[in-house]
Amino acid sequence: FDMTLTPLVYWAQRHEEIYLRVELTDAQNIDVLVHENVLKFQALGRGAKGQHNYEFSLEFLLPVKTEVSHKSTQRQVNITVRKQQRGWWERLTVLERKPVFLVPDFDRWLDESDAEMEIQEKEDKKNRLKTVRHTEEGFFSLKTSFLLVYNLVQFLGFSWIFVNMTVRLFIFGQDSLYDTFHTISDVMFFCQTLASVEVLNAAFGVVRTGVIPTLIQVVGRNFVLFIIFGSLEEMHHRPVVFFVFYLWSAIEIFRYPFYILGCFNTEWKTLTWLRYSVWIPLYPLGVLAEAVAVVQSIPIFDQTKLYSIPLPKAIGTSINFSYVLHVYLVLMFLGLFINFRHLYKQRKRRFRTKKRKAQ
Ligand SMILES: CCCCCCCCCCCCC[C@@H](O)CC(=O)SCCNC(=O)CCNC(=O)[C@H](O)C(C)(C)COP(=O)(O)OP(=O)(O)OC[C@H]1O[C@@H](n2cnc3c(N)ncnc32)[C@H](O)[C@@H]1OP(=O)(O)O
Repeated sequence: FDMTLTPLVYWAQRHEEIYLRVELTDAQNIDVLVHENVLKFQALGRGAKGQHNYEFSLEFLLPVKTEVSHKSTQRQVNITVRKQQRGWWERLTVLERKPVFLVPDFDRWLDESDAEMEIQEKEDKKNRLKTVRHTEEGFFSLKTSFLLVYNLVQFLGFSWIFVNMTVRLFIFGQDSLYDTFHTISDVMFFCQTLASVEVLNAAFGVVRTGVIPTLIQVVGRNFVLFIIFGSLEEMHHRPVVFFVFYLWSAIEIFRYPFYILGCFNTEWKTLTWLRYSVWIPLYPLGVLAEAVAVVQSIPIFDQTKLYSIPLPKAIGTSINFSYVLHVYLVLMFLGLFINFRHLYKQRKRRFRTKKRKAQ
């Protein structure tokens, strides 16, 4: 026969809610209803008297909302009832005498002032989270604006260089190879000096890239630009300047617009492909052109003794800068190897993620 029993019910309150915990294991067919401030509960489960139908009802001290939420776990049924008006109740039920099956839930029990403190803490936590979010948003928009301006300036600079050199090549033919330095160097000095920012960006984590590849790139180019071309007038009219500048700018007219789109979280597939593919022929050619410039400059440094370190008279000679250049030539190919590997990894990472996203 089917006997209905009363389960053990634990309770606790907050200013806005009542929590009831019904001690029933594996409860099924749970029915919880609130009507005119009376909660009626019914379920089949394992309680103090074994597997049975259990039920109880409670008439609350003050008005409550009719929507009631409950959640059953393997060990109990948790019920939350919302008070009609925010406040602290002196007891749970209308009847002064507490029902025997109802006991305080000391796991959740708080007195009024502790409950106030709990609200305050929740409020503080919410405010702290809001402040952190605002600070982060501010930082990110500042970072994006900075990168946007930087990439835009570099894109304009290198585009000007590339277009100017191409137009001059078409108009003046071979002759244009001999005066590249005079027509282009100011803008190239500006762009390459500004490119030092990229080392700082990598070092301070502004962009997700390694410091060493960026340092090799920036130091490598600036060495050729400032030391080899900048300080030797004899190099200014050599065609090698054209090849070095043309190869440098040919990659940057794809790289910087790719970063600009990245600032808007967008991409254009063709541009992404060009950014991660054009370096494959350009990088070795660029290093080769730079190496030719260094080799051409060696006899000039030897002749002019520029940057040579004089030794004491007893030894009677000086250390020529060309020794440094010989070491630099070796470093160049080491740098080429490191950066080629880095760019290959970046390419693989980019296309692998893209493929995965597309699946
Ligand atoms: C220790 C010093 C020793 C010095 C020894 C000297 C040795 C000399 C060696 C000489 C070798 C240099 C030769 C060179 O000058 C020749 C040429 O340049 S020839 C022309 C061809 N060149 C190229 O193709 C290279 C172009 N340069 C580059 O690609 C970069 O400078 C490089 C550092 C090499 C690689 O770039 P990076 O690591 O940044 O790769 P990613 O573009 O994939 O970027 C990674 C993520 O960061 C985001 N990012 C990077 N920069 C920006 C930015 N400015 N704005 C916004 N976002 C940026 C990018 O979007 C990627 O993000 P995500 O992963 O989320 O997509």
